Amino acid sequence: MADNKPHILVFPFPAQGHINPALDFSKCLAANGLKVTIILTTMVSKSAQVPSNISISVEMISDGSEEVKEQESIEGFFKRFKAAASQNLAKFIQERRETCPAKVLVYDSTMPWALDVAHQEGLLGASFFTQASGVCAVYYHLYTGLIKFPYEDSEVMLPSLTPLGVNDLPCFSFLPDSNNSIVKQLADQFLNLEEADWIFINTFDKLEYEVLNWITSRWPFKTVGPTFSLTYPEKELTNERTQKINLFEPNYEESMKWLDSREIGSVVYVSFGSVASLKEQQMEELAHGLMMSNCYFLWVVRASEENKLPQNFTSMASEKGLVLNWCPQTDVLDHRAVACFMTHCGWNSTLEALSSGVPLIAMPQWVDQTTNSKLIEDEFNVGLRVKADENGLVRREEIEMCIKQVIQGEKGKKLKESAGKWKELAKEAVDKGGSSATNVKDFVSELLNL
Ligand SMILES: O=c1ccn([C@@H]2O[C@H](COP(=O)(O)OP(=O)(O)O[C@H]3O[C@H](CO)[C@@H](O)[C@H](O)[C@H]3O)[C@@H](O)[C@H]2O)c(=O)[nH]1
Repeated sequence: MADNKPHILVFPFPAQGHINPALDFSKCLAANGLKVTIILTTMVSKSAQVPSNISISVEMISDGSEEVKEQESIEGFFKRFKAAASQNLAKFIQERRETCPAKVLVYDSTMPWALDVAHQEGLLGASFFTQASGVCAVYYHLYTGLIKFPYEDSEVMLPSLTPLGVNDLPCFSFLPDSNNSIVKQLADQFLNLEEADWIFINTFDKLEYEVLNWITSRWPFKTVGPTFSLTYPEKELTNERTQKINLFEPNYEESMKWLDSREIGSVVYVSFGSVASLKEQQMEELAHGLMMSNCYFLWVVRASEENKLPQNFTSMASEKGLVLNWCPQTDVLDHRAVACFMTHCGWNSTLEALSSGVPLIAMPQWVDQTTNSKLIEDEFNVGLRVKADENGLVRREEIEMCIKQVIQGEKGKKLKESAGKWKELAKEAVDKGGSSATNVKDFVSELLNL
């Protein structure tokens, strides 16, 4: 009967923070009776480790990266990526028209041109947003020109959002000018959104209640998050939940063994996700701050960042800390030894921490992370944001103080309580009858009846 299942193509932007929620959403769709194919592009073909035993297919199309011989500008990258990937996406759909036709393309909202390809090829299109609704609302105001980058006011009041200071708005300060292609790329998520047949977002209703009300009064956004904990209806698929398409090799054994030997609530987990790159001096301050806190720590430092660690740090810190290149983050956050998460505030990391009831120390780096850190501190009340000095450096004393406050202080107890509340509400959203679970179910029913 498998051949009769409606076939859905899922096309994430090829980066870990976009692939993870797209894969989780895909697994849930497959578990609900759809045939799902994820399409990756060749820029991740060397690093992507695709599990063999999952119920979805994973295919690769060219994004032209094989032809790139010289360093590209960001603008050049987006241009080349769009030109090659849109052409090859169309070809991919055409080639399967006879044997395995697809009905819908779920595409990452940062690639609005994929909707045009879907419609041209006779498919329906669903935009999939991987960032917070609050951040999407800010991007919309950048799109309409209500706010401009570089930001002109010290504080902005936007509909349904708490007042945002310059440091709370999405950060592009590493960019040379206001016409930068990353700002444009993010604002352009709204370019043809009106034409999308569905719009999904990886958040949940109670977490961002007001801004979701505002957004849904304009577009039919459906919450489907936290995607990684979406409930599967079929028991035999529960093993699949932990399967990921990793672009980095996680060290499962070592991280779990090390955490197992630590006491309950004694470890700071530190990670800055798959893209952020700290300056060497910042790495040094962080290394010292962790040591000064005297707490145990598990610090993920990607292989490409390792050379910024102070000399001999790993061996010097071995009594207190474990430094790994990548870990199974959701398992780590669920471990009883983990007391708090020092994070760059990527949206997946934020949702994963909330779902595990773990308080946060927010150390945002760029794009949405600054706004997420504002939400974490002032809206969700689950964390503290570190303060940087006048040179933008977060000093070791500040890091030490924040860790101590969250792990030992009264403030920490309140944050933990609040995180526990979000854990319950996140679970409620994805459990049977919950808002996110219902939105997924309704989507599947629509497709089964097409
Ligand atoms: O050792 C690690 C570290 C991370 N992760 C996973 O990697 C993902 C990281 O995602 P995220 O926290 O969102 O960070 P980025 O990788 O930085 O994600 C990019 O994409 C996100 C979604 O659009 C944005 O919110 C971020 O700012 C952007 O940098 C999460 O699912 C983590 O569980 C691991 O499995 N092991």
